[in-house]
Amino acid sequence: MIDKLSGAVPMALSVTGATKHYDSGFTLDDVTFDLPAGYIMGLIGPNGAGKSTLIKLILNMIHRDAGEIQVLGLDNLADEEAVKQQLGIVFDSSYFVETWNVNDVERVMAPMYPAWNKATFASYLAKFKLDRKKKLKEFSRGMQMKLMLAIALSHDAKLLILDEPTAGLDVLSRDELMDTLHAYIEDGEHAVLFSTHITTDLERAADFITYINGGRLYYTGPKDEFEDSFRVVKGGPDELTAVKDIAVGLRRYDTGFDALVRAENIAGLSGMEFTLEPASIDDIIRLTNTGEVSGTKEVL
Ligand SMILES: Nc1ncnc2c1ncn2[C@@H]1O[C@H](COP(=O)(O)OP(=O)(O)OP(=O)(O)O)[C@@H](O)[C@H]1O
Repeated sequence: MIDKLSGAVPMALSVTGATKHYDSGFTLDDVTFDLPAGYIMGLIGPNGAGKSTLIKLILNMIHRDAGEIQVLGLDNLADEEAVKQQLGIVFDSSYFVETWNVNDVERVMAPMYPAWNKATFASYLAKFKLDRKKKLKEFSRGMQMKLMLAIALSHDAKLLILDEPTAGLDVLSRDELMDTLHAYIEDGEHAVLFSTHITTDLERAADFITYINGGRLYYTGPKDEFEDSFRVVKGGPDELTAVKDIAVGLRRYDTGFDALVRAENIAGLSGMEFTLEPASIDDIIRLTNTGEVSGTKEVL
């Protein structure tokens, strides 16, 4: 909802300078981004980039070394209890005792949320075709994810955070999930942050993208601008020299190369015999992770 006095869209999530060092040597380094209410943001990056670490920091599941995180204007540490009421959380696997059935889950979860709505929960169980009496160990991975989603949507959470929710889902369930997320943000008061490796989900659902690479923020902003910022340049081995200096990502083959080039630098290639193609999200992730170009860790 737009603030009528200021005209500003309220922030569902503001992450400023979030930093976490692990003893393993990995550092999530100074990550900053905003997610306005009414939008869906995809959190992307290769394996080990720091996506789950960032989500755990937002949920205050791990101690942060620096930075500030606000959920709907509330500090996620100082106002932790209030923040938890506003958050709906879906992980890639269930965190419940596997001998429980859905009724047991509701009995445990409902008292944790003053805004728990039995009727809403019942309607999601029906929508997702989840049998209340079945033990969770008899649920498939997709059914467990849907149960967590039903819980997350039944206590009036304003910000939904999903860690790889579509990983174990078939194409029908993925579509159903994306439709559910769209319906959830439609009133402009809710927002979704979801991490994924499945870029078709992003193409379909995400308004914004935050791309983390090696623990550092590479891009945050509108999805369309992300793709429009780059082009893929293809050429033969002899043409590589002309492209190398402006490439922000590069993959070589025996027969030539694919280079990722910022759109504003394309003019420098005019008059040469290259193939220029639009860059997809997959192209950008693939080509910024070959380790061939030193500039791949720059923030746009
Ligand atoms: N508790 C921990 N202690 C030490 N290192 C950790 C810990 N948890 C994660 N790491 C390391 O931090 C890095 C980032 O891990 P993280 O799980 O955040 O990545 P991710 O982007 O979610 O990866 P994936 O796509 O594979 O799920 C990895 O190198 C991982 O090994």
